[in-house]
Amino acid sequence: MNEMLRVDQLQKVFTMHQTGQKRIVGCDHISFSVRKGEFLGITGKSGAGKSTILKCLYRTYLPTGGHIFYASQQFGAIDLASADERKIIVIREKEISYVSQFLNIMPRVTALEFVMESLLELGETVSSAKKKAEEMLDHFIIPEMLWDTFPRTFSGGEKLRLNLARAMVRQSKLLLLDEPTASLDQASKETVRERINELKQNGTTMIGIFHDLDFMDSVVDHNYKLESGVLKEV
Ligand SMILES: Nc1ncnc2c1ncn2[C@@H]1O[C@H](COP(=O)(O)OP(=O)(O)OP(=O)(O)O)[C@@H](O)[C@H]1O
Repeated sequence: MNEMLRVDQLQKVFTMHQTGQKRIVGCDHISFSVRKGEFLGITGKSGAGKSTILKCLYRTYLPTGGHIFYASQQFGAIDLASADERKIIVIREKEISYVSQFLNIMPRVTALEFVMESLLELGETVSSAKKKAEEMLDHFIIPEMLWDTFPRTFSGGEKLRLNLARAMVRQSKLLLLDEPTASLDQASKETVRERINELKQNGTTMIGIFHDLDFMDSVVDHNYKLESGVLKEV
């Protein structure tokens, strides 16, 4: 079967302590599975809970219910919903990458260093990491004059492309993409599509959230829609 990930009755409820313990349901009763090398796309209205699902998989959010069974290379079968934080940190360093729409800016880290870090974490040499990072920045059309500058001042599209370069420069086991084409022009979208196809050919499993349905249809194997809290294959 070669199952990479199986999500079973995932739930995330936010408790708002400032407003009398008010509860907001991010997602509930979410179940699906993905096989190795497959790309699963998720669409749905704004606020439906798509990013919450992805953040639970990456454990930015700690789920309040359910299981996320993941076939880890380091640890074997593991439930990401309850795994201890140290294992999650290792899995993030070595196996699972996440592209958000927003750049997590590190002070005094240049664009080139930001992408190189992703490879250095995997144990690559500095010279090999530098070469691959430069190729990836070039692939995502980030002008060379920006490579040694700090990304704080980058445009929205440049920040997203830099995030993509950092996550896609490595061959992750699982790649999570939160609207990877938002704010990108057609030429940049093409570079994302090319890299997705390369990663897929080499066995990376992917889960992506999309508002751009044409783009999604061109890259995914399965298309799920999150509607009224229910996730269904289309
Ligand atoms: N950290 C949080 N604290 C409280 N509520 C949250 C938090 N994160 C998300 N929510 C709520 O959970 C619900 C789902 O949000 P989520 O961001 O997952 O939606 P989405 O489908 O990704 O939307 P969009 O397409 O606009 O990005 C929303 O009602 C949102 O307000």
